[in-house]
Amino acid sequence: MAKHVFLTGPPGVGKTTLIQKATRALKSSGIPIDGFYTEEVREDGRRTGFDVVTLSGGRGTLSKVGSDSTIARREYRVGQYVVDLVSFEQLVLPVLRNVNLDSGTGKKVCVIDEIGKMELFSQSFIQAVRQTLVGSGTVILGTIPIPKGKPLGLVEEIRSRKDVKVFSVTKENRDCLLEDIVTTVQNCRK
Ligand SMILES: Nc1ncnc2c1ncn2[C@@H]1O[C@H](COP(=O)(O)OP(=O)(O)OP(=O)(O)O)[C@@H](O)[C@H]1O
Repeated sequence: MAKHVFLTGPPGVGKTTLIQKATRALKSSGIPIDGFYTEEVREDGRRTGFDVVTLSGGRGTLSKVGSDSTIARREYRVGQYVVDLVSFEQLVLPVLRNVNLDSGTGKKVCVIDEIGKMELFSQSFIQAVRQTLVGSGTVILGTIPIPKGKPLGLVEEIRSRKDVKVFSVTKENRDCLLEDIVTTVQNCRK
């Protein structure tokens, strides 16, 4: 029996869009849901970084292109992007902490979009996700990248868990998966 649901698939295939649709459907059926999405930031048509956006409307930087002097830890780099761990953790860790608090309303759903290279620089994030995975009060609805290059520890762990249902999103199936995803999340709460 699945306890958590993850979507995987190539970049740009529509994982975030599907998670947003599922979030709306789950919310409208009264299910408590929180978490965050990762969103591209574009300036003059060019991608300049990624923001994290919480379901409750908070926004912070995940990464920015180049060598922004306001980002102290230069070593956290993925390609041309420098990860702002301070900003990421400030926004995301309280959300994960809060979602794991028992509010007596039954299992909550926590959107974690995504668990990728950039996010995995944060040991506190890894710890918080692990805690949520093994805990019994929260269902994760998350995204993980398809395996490529060096294995990403936590992502491999998630894939190998027996209590995780992974949906592989493709251009061909992305318009047919919503109902199945929503039903699986609802069943995870039982
Ligand atoms: N079902 C769909 N039909 C048409 N366009 C779609 C569909 N789903 C997503 N898109 C478009 O594809 C683009 C990428 O979508 P989205 O951000 O959801 O993908 P993603 O898999 O989350 O990407 P990334 O891996 O970069 O986070 C967006 O412009 C979105 O509007």
